[in-house]
Amino acid sequence: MDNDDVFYRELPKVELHAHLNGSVSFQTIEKLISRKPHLNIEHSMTAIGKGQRRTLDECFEVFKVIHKLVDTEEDILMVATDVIREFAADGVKYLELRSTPREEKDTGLTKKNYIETVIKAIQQCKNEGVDIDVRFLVAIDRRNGTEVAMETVKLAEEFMLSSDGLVLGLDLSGDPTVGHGKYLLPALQRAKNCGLKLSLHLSEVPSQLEETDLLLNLPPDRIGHGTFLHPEVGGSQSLVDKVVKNNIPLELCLTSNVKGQTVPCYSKHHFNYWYQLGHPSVICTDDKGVFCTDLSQEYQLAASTFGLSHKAVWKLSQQAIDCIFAPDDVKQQLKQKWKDLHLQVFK
Ligand SMILES: CC(C)=CCNc1ncnc2c1ncn2[C@@H]1O[C@H](COP(=O)(O)O)[C@@H](O)[C@H]1O
Ligand SMILES: [Zn+2]
Repeated sequence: MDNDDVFYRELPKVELHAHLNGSVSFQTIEKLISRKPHLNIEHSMTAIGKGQRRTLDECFEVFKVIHKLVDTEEDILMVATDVIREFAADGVKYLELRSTPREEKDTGLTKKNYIETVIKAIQQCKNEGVDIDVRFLVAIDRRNGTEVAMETVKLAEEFMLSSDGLVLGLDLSGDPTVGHGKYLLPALQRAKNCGLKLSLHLSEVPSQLEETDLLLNLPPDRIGHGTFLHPEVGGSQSLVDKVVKNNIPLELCLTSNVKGQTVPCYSKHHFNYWYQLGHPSVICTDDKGVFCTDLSQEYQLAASTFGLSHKAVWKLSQQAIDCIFAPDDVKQQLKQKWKDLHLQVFK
């Protein structure tokens, strides 16, 4: 590692947009494959390597393969503890992990077990003293429609009340070309009313203007991607105005968007648009396993592409603290941590 690599690794970081099953590392995939050799899955089917690009459809096929490998409580526990330890090793001090609770008839896995197991993994890492504060967002896969969305919200509500602050909110994700947000509005509204925080994938593809406009009225607490919000890429000034007026932070995932081809290259990433506006934008990984990246690398890419100094990068990671869903006392603790680490990082 050269000095620059060391800076990014040591930089304390906040990760707010990480899908559990998209974050599974090469090493963990190998362990899963050896548990299930009969599936004949090769590692090339679960990750998109350096320089490779895929269509969105192909990317979503990858998740199906990973879901086959991760279908028992035991798998989820291993995957979640590994992912948490890896983020910690990468210098992430606060992580909001998101995942879609799945029922697997063959193994007896229920959605409730699924969430319980992720919580168990978080607690296990805490007990081991892993230096990271982890929270959980329950995800709705948009393809599953109204009823499943409502059922998911009710589950998330239960866990919000019983998980000692570990379950904080809800994510809306899944293939953006499938389904329409209008059918999910009642569930999202209910979630909001009961105090669950909302992070919604919005405008990930160009055809979602109407849906985005509708869902922005909630308003969500954070936006995932927002790739096609601004007028220069076919969005509109009124969408931008809504985001700015409500001060809704964006979660931006450079490599994910480039490899998924919703953004043509790093230098055309919408990070620049929002950064120039001074709008709260948080660099995230999305799916560090699938896209073969980590958060240090994403910060480094943003900095080298858009000419950010180390000081500016520090400010960016520090400002992410204000965008977390955990309460104010956690924000204060993190800000203290950043202060304590400043000297070490800028030695
Ligand atoms: C295809 C592509 C470029 C991916 C990046 N953009 C994404 N957009 C929408 N939903 C996503 C994305 N990445 C992961 N997800 C969601 O996260 C799931 C995998 O994590 P999990 O099983 O929820 O733990 C996927 O099935 C999908 O529902
Ligand atoms: Zn995502």
